[in-house]
Amino acid sequence: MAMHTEMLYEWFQAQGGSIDTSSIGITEFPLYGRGGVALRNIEAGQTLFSVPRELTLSIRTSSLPNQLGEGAWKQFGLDSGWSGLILCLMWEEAQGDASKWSPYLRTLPSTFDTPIFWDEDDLCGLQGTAVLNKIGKNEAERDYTEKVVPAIQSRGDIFPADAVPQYYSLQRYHIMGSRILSRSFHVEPWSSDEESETDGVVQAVGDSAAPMEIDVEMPSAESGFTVEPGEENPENATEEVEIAEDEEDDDSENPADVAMVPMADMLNARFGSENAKLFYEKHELKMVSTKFIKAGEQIWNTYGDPPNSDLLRRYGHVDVLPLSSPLTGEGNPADIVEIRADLVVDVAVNALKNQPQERVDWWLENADDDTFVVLTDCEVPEELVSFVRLLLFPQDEWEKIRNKGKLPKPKVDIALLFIIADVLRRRAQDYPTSLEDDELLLAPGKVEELSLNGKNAAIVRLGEKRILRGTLQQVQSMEEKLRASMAGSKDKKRGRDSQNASTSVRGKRSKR
Ligand SMILES: C[S@@+](CC[C@H](N)C(=O)[O-])C[C@H]1O[C@@H](n2cnc3c(N)ncnc32)[C@H](O)[C@@H]1O
Repeated sequence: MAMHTEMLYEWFQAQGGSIDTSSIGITEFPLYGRGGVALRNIEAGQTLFSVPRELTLSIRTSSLPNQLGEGAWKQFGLDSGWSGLILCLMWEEAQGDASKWSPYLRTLPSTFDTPIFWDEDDLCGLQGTAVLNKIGKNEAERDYTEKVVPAIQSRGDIFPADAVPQYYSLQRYHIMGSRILSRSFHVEPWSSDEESETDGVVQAVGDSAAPMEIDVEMPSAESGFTVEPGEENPENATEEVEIAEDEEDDDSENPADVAMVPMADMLNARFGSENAKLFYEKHELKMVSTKFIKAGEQIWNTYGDPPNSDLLRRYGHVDVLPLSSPLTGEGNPADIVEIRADLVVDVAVNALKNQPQERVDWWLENADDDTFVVLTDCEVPEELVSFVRLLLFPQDEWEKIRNKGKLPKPKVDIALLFIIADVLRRRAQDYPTSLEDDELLLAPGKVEELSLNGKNAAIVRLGEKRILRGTLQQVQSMEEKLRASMAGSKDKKRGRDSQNASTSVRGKRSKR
């Protein structure tokens, strides 16, 4: 491992990469694998290393797409999704030392803790979580069979038959896919045309189609490296590079923007810990410290602080930190629970005097999503309240809403809270174990008996269940308050009115 890292350094610098070896080292961290370490105090705004654009590995820089030809590339469907980039990685690896990226490829892992490699027993532990339906193993295997295999078979000159078992097997396909999933970045091409039309605010090309927002948060520049919106010299203008979202999250992502970035992918990330970030310029990408980093501390990139379900699925690890109110204990503050609209309909159906299908169809057309997302603040999502109201409305109210084309306001009443509490209880039954079971499994003295997969699955489940419990508690306290306001009313009229009492749900729109 150490030898590979040393060779990586040599290769990186020989290829025009530059690294401040007095500031950053690569070392092995017991819980995180290899990672960057500060070798001395580092001020915010310092460039730790720079990667020439031509050293990134993508379908823009690999010569395979040209060799296969643009027509064939499209004909085999390699221009959509990740199959094209995966084939490039396989092909570059098959070239051995003739590939420019050979020393880099040798540093990449070939085993992963991600659920795509889990056996059935381990996968059962993920039942009910936001992981299971998103693993995408079948879709990947379909791409391999329908796109990659025909491309390989069409050109024995580029993909010699005797190299197929070693370099182009389904297993290698999964390994390359996992390398991309856990290590790639979203890197857009530089366009000087666009920046000149933006009032001096530097914008990434195709910004609107980017899978994640590119903000203009920049490191404070205490040591010479200035990155500011309104940069005057486009040669020095800089944009932030996002670690790639997976393909299914955004169909509009251009697969050519997904790139492996040597050296940058050596940095680990942990919720809320980011102290360095990748920015891009015309000719190179720069890893820049975004905070003061003390000598000896780990240099953390950011993976966008996803929930543990996504961390496990994409990277094979989970984050466990102290949680804040209303939750207690430890977990990932970015955790979420997903509640499908069809579960809500199932639960609400007994209370309905109407056939919900027409309203459900209208909702799906007019609202964002068929899934409601609850965060660790345990607030009932406004969209969930709005959806249940829509289902419960008497016919005339429903017709009004439909004619106006506006979603119902997120106001709660006792009947609605009753349904939401039931939804939360039903959702908790989707898991193979109870919250108490998982707390016991993860208790000191017991947790050591779990396999790594078993432990990670239990952490994901427990994080989601704590949110469900916290949200149920919030719903119950809202219900108590509403009942108290009803009981407290003295005159009969006020009592009658409060039967219909309603209150607005506070909080933000939930974000996926
Ligand atoms: C971009 S790579 C970082 C370099 C990696 N540690 C290595 O040895 O090559 C991402 C991988 O690092 C590990 N990793 C990153 N952040 C971690 C964390 N907070 N906890 C545990 N493992 C982490 C995971 O295995 C993840 O798939």
